[in-house]
Amino acid sequence: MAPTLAQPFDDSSALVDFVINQGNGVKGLSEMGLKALPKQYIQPLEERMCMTNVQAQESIPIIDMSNWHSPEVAKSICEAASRWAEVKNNYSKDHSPSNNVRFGTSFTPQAEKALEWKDYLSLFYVSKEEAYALWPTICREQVLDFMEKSEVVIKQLLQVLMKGLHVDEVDETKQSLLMGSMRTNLNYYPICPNPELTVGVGRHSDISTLTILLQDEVGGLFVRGNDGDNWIHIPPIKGSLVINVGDALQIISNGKYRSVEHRVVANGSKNRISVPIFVNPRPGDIIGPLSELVENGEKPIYKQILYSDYVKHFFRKAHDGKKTVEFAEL
Ligand SMILES: O=C(O)CCC(=O)C(=O)O
Ligand SMILES: [Fe+2]
Repeated sequence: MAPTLAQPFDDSSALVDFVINQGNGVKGLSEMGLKALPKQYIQPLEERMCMTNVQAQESIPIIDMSNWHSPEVAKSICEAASRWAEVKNNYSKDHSPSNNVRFGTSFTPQAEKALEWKDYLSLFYVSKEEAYALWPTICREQVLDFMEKSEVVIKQLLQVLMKGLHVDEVDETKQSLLMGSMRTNLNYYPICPNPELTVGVGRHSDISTLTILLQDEVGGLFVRGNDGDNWIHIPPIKGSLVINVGDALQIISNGKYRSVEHRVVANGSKNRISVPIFVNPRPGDIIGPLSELVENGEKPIYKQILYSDYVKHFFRKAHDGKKTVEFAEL
């Protein structure tokens, strides 16, 4: 039987008001010491993680990128990620002075049947100048440092991936298309009562070209295995980053590279922090299969679309696995 409704929020609008409007997030709920998960977070059975579908033997490739020295960056970014909570109320949807900085909770609460157990601060980046003008000082330096250090890896990865498509030169236009803007999220998953009834993040693929993700030592991220039915845990490895292919790269590569479906479970005993950098085209870019591929006689399977339209489509609906990319199909 589902647990009974947590007492302070038997009225749904009171919960929405506390978590979303007042900006307390799930952190606020968690710190109240609730004994049971509020019903708004109870996910339908098919969206909860079923441990019988976890492939214990399977793991993802681990690549040694020896010249990336990260332990200190990792430590300071995780610390910054835990401190942003102090300033979050200034950056909720109604209060944020700029669209570049947004505090939020769940994913798209207005479109979701069940909420997700996650708070985040999201920082949009096109230039250092803009970041200095708009980002909160409490985590600005650490996030910029993390992004700057990651940029080396991002450029290398994109270069190799383009070579794999027989695109040998990544000129400025191409580089801007692949990594012209970035978004760094500071994700916080507080301790959850009844974690098995909800999710940290529901099944989705990212809409980036690549996502570079730093996670703390708690764990809980799963990716869908190649057989389609099973989920593989991505164990935290000290000094490592998780790299995901996102939908934009799937579209640009005309389906050669495939975005990875992933999800995060909630945790009943530990708070978790993760820091993804979503490497994106710019909102005003038109994305579609690269002209080099089409000129080689390949049939395009995706249309040319405005990246900001793709982003809007993603955020208009609840998480729904790999469905988002169908929006770009021809
Ligand atoms: O927390 C994680 O490990 C992943 C988060 C995620 O998938 C996202 O923010 O898109
Ligand atoms: Fe993601």
